[in-house]
Amino acid sequence: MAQAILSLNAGSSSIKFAVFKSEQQADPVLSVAGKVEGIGTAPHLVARDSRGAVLTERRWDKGQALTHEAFFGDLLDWLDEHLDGCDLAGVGHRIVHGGEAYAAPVLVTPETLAGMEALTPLAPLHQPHNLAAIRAVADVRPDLAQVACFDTAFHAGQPEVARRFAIPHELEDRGMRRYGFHGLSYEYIALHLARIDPSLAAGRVIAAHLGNGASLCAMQGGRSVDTTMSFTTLDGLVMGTRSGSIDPGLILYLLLQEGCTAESVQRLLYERSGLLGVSGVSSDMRALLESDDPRADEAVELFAYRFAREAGALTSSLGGLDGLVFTAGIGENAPAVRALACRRLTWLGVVLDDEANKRGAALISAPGSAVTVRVVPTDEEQMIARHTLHLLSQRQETT
Ligand SMILES: Nc1ncnc2c1ncn2[C@@H]1O[C@H](COP(=O)(O)OP(=O)(O)O)[C@@H](O)[C@H]1O
Ligand SMILES: CC(=O)OP(=O)(O)O
Ligand SMILES: [Mg+2]
Repeated sequence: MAQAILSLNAGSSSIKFAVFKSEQQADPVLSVAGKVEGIGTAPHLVARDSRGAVLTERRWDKGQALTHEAFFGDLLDWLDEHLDGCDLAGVGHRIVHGGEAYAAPVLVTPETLAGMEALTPLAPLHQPHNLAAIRAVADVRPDLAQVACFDTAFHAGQPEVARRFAIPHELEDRGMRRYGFHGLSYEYIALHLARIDPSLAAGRVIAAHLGNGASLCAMQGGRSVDTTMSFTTLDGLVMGTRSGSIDPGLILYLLLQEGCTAESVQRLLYERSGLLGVSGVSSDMRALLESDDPRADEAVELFAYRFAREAGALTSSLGGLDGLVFTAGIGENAPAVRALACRRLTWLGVVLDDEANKRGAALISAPGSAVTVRVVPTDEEQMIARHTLHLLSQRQETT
């Protein structure tokens, strides 16, 4: 009988889910995909079948609480009716931080859950929601196998020099090092690129995951060699509400001279900075592109400037650049931002085909461009399903 896997990508205000079916050893095939947005405000759920047709849609009234527990209970009941007799073999989760302990997916047990819990301070916007999803599923279906897939894992093989901060060794021995995130997305991009453009995949590529969180990953032959996020999801690019790289001296100044509390600095850097902080308008790129407020333009310019600056740094880590791949909400859907970002990389030989870029084609560089530029829609849920199936099948073999 075909097996089904539920992939969960639980964020602060949204939960993405997808069900994949798998026949023996074959790649998992999407069966249902959905998203709940506005948890905590006015929740809205849409689920579609593999062809994009709406299967169910539901809105909750403003103020009508939708807890993770209630949502997952309802979701699993609803899925039972939509699995066409398939057996739900397990649930796979995107867990943002795996720290030093988890460089590969693991089965959720009380011990591994406690290990993930300990990493919450390093990903305060994500880890609590990721773990709430695990607990909610365990409450309603305690016998269902759950697998944790880590955003940090893809970067675990980076050269040592890319993983170090210039701080004393004893701090590094306590786990204070560069980890990197968006790894499930980058792993998907690397595998997809190997299928559609193997010679490019074998070369030096920067993948740009530009969503609400944003980062770049330098890949050589499909492996991560450097990335812009590091110990936490704050480092690197300008993001929706996160600052990206800033001088650590600024944090000391806020704490020591301005009398700010550590908690208020944490809120400032994670929730009140980035596109939202600079524009004063929104954290949402679409809203900024539509706005005629000059500060919205300033935020978009800064986003593109810092993109190019970090891309220059990663080009140095790679010793040159053959390809650039855009992905995630902004990377896949905002040609104006791709154009601004690429214009700043003209010195590297990046030349866009403007018409292909506007159209959102898969290949958007001009024929003479020294760097091949592509747009690849990411699929973190597919990657979660593959890892989950793999781990569960290994487990079956050993029992
Ligand atoms: N058509 C579009 N034009 C510009 N920006 C877009 C468009 N569609 C989505 N985005 C932007 O993508 C970002 C969200 O990306 P997404 O990858 O969905 O985020 P996350 O998964 O991290 O919540 C938002 O800034 C949103 O405005
Ligand atoms: C790691 C991270 O920043 O994730 P997201 O883009 O989903 O916020
Ligand atoms: Mg995301």
